[in-house]
Amino acid sequence: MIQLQHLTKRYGDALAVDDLSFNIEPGHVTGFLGPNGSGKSTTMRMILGLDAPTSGQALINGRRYTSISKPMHEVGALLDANAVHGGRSAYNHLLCLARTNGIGPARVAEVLEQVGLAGVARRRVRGFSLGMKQRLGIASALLGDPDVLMFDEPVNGLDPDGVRWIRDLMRSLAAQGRTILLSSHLMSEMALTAERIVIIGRGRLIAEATVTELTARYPSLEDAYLALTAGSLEYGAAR
Ligand SMILES: Nc1ncnc2c1ncn2[C@@H]1O[C@H](COP(=O)(O)OP(=O)(O)OP(=O)(O)O)[C@@H](O)[C@H]1O
Repeated sequence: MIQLQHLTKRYGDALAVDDLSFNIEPGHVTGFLGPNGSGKSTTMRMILGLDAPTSGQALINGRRYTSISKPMHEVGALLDANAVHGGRSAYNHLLCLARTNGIGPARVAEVLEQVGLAGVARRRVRGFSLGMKQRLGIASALLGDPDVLMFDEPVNGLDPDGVRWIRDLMRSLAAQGRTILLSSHLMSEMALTAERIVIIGRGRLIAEATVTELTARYPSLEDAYLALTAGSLEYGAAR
């Protein structure tokens, strides 16, 4: 489970995350939605200890990320598929990560197989397409077989087969009782993948509901999202 308790992040005068409190429960895919700049990535970075909260806290299974000794066994995340060393092979990239958490090469081979990159495991990441890098990022999140998984825009750059694969993967990981937090701007895909939705705007909680509840009140998840975030858009093109 992920618990946010009055989580707040200020950058200078700007409040990127403003007093967020909610729980992400195991056994579901929870979609994390919000307009550009609403604070989703900042929230995920704070959950992962990559950014320190200004106040409040984020807990993973009751503990702060920084107090977990082998974090890859508790939480896995894909935040930025391009954040990889291009000169390394996919296999070596994963092996380096695995070693930091006492994970052996057999598990590296297993996750490469799981994400469909076994055939290119010895190729340098620099030559990978965005979709291949997304798959590699997902492999690194899965390495420690964690209960809690977070994915920031994982379907970017994936072909239709990859999009379907991600959807099935997310749902099967949740069905195994894991906690899955998934951010995406693709509403139709989110409606097919997630059961629960958290919407934020300007760093604040706007709505927490199931997809079923939202689509009962609005014609579609996209309509629900657009109506609920209408007052929270920071960057909207003129129409
Ligand atoms: N390191 C930083 N320094 C200053 N401001 C930052 C920093 N990181 C994020 N911000 C600001 O915090 C706000 C929230 O950004 P964040 O990237 O978390 O939003 P997001 O919801 O993930 O957006 P997107 O959907 O565009 O990816 C933005 O206004 C952004 O400019």
